[in-house]
Amino acid sequence: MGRTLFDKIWESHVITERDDGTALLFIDRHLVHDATAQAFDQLKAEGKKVRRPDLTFGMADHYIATHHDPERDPVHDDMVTTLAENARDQHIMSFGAGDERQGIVHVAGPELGLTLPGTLLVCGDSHTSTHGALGALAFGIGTSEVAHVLATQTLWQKRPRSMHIRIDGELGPYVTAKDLILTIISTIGANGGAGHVIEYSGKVIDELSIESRLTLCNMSIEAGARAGMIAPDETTFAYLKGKPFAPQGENFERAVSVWRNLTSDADAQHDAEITIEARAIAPTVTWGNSPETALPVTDHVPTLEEIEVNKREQYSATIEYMGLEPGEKLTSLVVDRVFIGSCTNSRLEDLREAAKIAKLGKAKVPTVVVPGSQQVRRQAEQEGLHEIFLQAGFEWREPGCSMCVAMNGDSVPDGARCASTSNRNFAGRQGPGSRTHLMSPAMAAAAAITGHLTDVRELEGIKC
Ligand SMILES: CC(C)[C@H](C(=O)O)[C@@H](O)C(=O)O
Ligand code: SF4
Repeated sequence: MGRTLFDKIWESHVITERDDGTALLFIDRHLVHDATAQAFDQLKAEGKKVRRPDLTFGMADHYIATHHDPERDPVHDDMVTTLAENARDQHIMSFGAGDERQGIVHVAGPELGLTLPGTLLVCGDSHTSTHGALGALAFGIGTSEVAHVLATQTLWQKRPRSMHIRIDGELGPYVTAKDLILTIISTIGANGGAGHVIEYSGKVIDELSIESRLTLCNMSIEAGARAGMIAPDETTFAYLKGKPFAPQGENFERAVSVWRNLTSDADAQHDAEITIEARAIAPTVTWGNSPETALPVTDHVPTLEEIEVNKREQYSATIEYMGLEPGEKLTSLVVDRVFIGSCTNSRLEDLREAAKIAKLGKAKVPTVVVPGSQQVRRQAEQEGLHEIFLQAGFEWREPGCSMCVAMNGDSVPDGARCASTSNRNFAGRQGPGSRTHLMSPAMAAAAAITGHLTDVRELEGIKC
């Protein structure tokens, strides 16, 4: 029987297996960020050294400042400094404050070529699933696992099952990878991918840019999946060519000839098969405190009767927390803040989409744009995108996780409603009492200039 893409990468990394099927895997790349300090403490406490500093890379993102804030808690800078110190002590290459390669680990990693097809990549961060967009097997691990990988460059894992999601048709105007993944999550549920690695394929995927594929794989974890992945193709190879940490020259051509075999065989069997029709997807927003509460923006806040019976218990708490009226139109929701950023949607393509909309008006509410990396920031500035944002009254910041998780102090005030391009809308995610609605960059920019959730396709001056 044929093998899936996942089978091929998994099997080529197994060092040994226990009787219960748990495997010891070799890790090709280990990315660590500034919220991983405890793992280094654990390593030190055990008197160990990083086993393969050459395969370990540090990135300051969660705690890094995105602007000058006189009230900023110095503890945040300490976290950034601690990563730099741990990296220096352990001889790890690390991209910290002031480094032109710094960025959110899931944005800067791929753009530096640290993520390569066929590799097994881990990071102490749930959104490591992002890197699967380049045909890698990539998943998030916990703190003690980070310490294990630091010490041994290996990891014990139970073999996940495989799920295949085929996306047929094509995406309509202003329907993006973000709308697609939100729709997938609302279709299969926030637990629908549990215990599985999802492989995405189909015409829509073939036509997606790498940036959009990164967005799609990024949120696989919000469907409960262990990882998301896409078989590498010509788009992938073109993206990787010339990246600083990718193979160079003849080695690149040799690598591509190996990478071409990284597809699921025609007769490979997945444990689950799902098909999604892209034509039916509209620009999508979430209304509740789980990404699975995604609906077309043309829809309304569900009434209790419209909620699945097993999810009704949570419903009134969510409605209260989010300050919603059952049945009200989603486009009537007035926003107080807009955040364009995060490892889901802070790449150049995302900023270009947001800028197209920003050109059409002026921000009605405080709007922050946080590029995903220094490289994205530089490219955006070369194209003049920052000027478009500034003219529209949006703030233009330095790269980092920022308001996605509010760990660096950038937060949404208590009770404020935020249109956000990030990936999690949990209660308190963007700050205590914050109310998050997830959406694409163009949709967030549309909310910024109208002051309420808006169907970007209906904005004046838009051609669909
Ligand atoms: C802080 C970090 C460990 C966390 C994660 O694992 O994802 C964060 O990045 C998040 O998005 O919630
Ligand atoms: S941008 Fe948000 S989701 Fe991504 S790694 Fe940072 S905190 Fe996590």
